[in-house]
Amino acid sequence: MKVGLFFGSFNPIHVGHLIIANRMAESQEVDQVWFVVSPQNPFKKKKSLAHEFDRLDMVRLAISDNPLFNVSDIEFRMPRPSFTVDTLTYLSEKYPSYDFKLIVGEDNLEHFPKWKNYETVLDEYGLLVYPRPNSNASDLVKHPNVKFIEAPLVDISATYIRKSIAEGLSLRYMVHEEVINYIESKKLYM
Ligand SMILES: Nc1ncnc2c1ncn2[C@@H]1O[C@H](COP(=O)(O)OP(=O)(O)OP(=O)(O)O)[C@@H](O)[C@H]1O
Ligand SMILES: O=C(O)c1ccc[n+]([C@@H]2O[C@H](COP(=O)([O-])O)[C@@H](O)[C@H]2O)c1
Repeated sequence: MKVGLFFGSFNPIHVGHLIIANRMAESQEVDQVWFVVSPQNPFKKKKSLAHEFDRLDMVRLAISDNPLFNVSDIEFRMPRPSFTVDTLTYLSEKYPSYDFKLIVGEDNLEHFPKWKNYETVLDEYGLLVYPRPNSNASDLVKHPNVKFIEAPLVDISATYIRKSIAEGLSLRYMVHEEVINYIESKKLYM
């Protein structure tokens, strides 16, 4: 089985993530998409990061009606910060018959050569890249294991969602309704 691993902080999960995952799942590249919630991105500050269990619960709520989507909390039980290559190694050993690929937004390409053992990630797994507005050019676009997926640009980020909450704006249509209810009931990002 071909599995697209969608790593992210998902702080919180938004419609951009869901559109990307859906495009990937209906492409010939993968049979399923697994959302891997990262407790701590090595490059990001912890400021305004919701608790990992809340981020995991929100992903669960947002994807529950899609049989091609799955969620993983594997990085909760691994050393911090969350280095993707280590998780890939663990998952490949646990599921030897699965073919894993990484799903990333185009913005991640620019800094990808700074990731731990990025060449291993590229050579052994490969990247499926979803176009993202305002991404900077990267030489990696020419790499044979980097494949761009034809898809619409979605100009929504978790940063924008958090900013909207702080400004008292509605999240309607940008975030799954059950996730909106979760954020409100737990008073996240306020
Ligand atoms: N609108 C989008 N278009 C393309 N890729 C996206 C989009 N939103 C998120 N991604 C990708 O999804 C993955 C997880 O992203 P993440 O959870 O950090 O969301 P984010 O919206 O970028 O968050 P933040 O604004 O807090 O940095 C990354 O690979 C990121 O590039
Ligand atoms: O492995 C690395 O060196 C590495 C460096 C930066 C980011 N990552 C991972 O990339 C994923 C995307 O991060 P984020 O916070 O933009 O959603 C997340 O799972 C991070 O742990 C991984």
